[in-house]
Amino acid sequence: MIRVEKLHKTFGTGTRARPVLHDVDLTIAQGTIGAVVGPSGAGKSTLARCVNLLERPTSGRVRVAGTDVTDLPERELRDARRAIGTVFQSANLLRRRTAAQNVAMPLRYLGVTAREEKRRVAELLERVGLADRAADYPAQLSGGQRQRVGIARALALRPKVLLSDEATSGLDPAATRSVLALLRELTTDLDLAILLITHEMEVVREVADTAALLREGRVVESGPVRQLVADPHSALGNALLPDRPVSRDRRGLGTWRLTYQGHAVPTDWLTRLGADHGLDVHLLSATVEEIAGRAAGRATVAVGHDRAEELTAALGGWGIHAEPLPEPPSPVPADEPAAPGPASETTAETVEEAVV
Ligand SMILES: Nc1ncnc2c1ncn2[C@@H]1O[C@H](COP(=O)(O)OP(=O)(O)OP(=O)(O)O)[C@@H](O)[C@H]1O
Repeated sequence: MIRVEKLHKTFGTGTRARPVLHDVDLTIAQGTIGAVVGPSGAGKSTLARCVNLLERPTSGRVRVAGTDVTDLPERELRDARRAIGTVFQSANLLRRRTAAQNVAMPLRYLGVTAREEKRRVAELLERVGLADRAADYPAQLSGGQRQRVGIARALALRPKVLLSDEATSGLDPAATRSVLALLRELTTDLDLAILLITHEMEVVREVADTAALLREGRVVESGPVRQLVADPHSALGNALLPDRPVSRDRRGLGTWRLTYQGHAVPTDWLTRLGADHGLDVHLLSATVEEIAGRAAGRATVAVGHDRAEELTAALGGWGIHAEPLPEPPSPVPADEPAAPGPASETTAETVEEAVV
């Protein structure tokens, strides 16, 4: 388990003091992946560095795999670091060493026998699907393969916790998917707790169990990804499952934002609204994704004001949450400046920009 409690981190002192993390709480259980997202400069890497003990917190506590590592003396810190594997954006492999030699590096420091080292390296490369590339140098591997070697190296000391700092940034979509699938598999098979730092919402959607949004050094939102996407008011949920309604003249119609998550919702709900309930539904936007093994959806629809009750009753019966959206401002003559829309009509774009 990774447990961060009331973590504060300030760089520098006196007039040069620069507070970067404020009162951060975060828990990632064994066998789960917890993502931390946020805009550039929010403090994500600093948080990761406090967890892998490269930075000392100014105050607060950090527990890793059952050990309170906050105040460990330097010598014990080295042992504690072994329980934490780290994977970076560019894998940081040594160019002049083969894949096998790179994976063997951490074992060298432990002084394991040559035979044991060979056995363990072969096992690790097999684990990440690169048994046949042991003798290749990093330049002979693809970005995704290099990242797999980095993961194998991070696992060499059998850590209980893995930190992944933008490990899939710069990889193409197929390589990203395969690295994420590997992380998912490792989480379950090795019962790891993974702290995943990323600015990519697809990555969170694809693999994370929980997510926390860090903004200016504070966790402003956090929770299970499943719950976040089902919450119509969650900025993180909106960024994970963006819903961008097309702008249409909707006079005479009420506009509704729909949110759902789970098996109970029939995939043909829109057809059924028409066929079974006789509702004339205008679909203004819809996003459906599989999140945590279940369908999650967001949609914006418009129906006649007089049919609002039937709409919400039908949707409610399937477990779809429906919330009315404010009326769009009435059309203004061309020579008058348009009034700004209501504050609550934040678009998915503005939310996503604010999040990542
Ligand atoms: N050693 C340091 N000394 C002083 N300030 C630092 C130090 N390390 C980081 N910072 C500052 O802390 C803030 C957070 O940086 P951090 O790298 O943690 O952000 P981030 O969310 O990971 O950003 P990015 O997504 O761009 O990598 C930044 O303003 C940065 O300048």
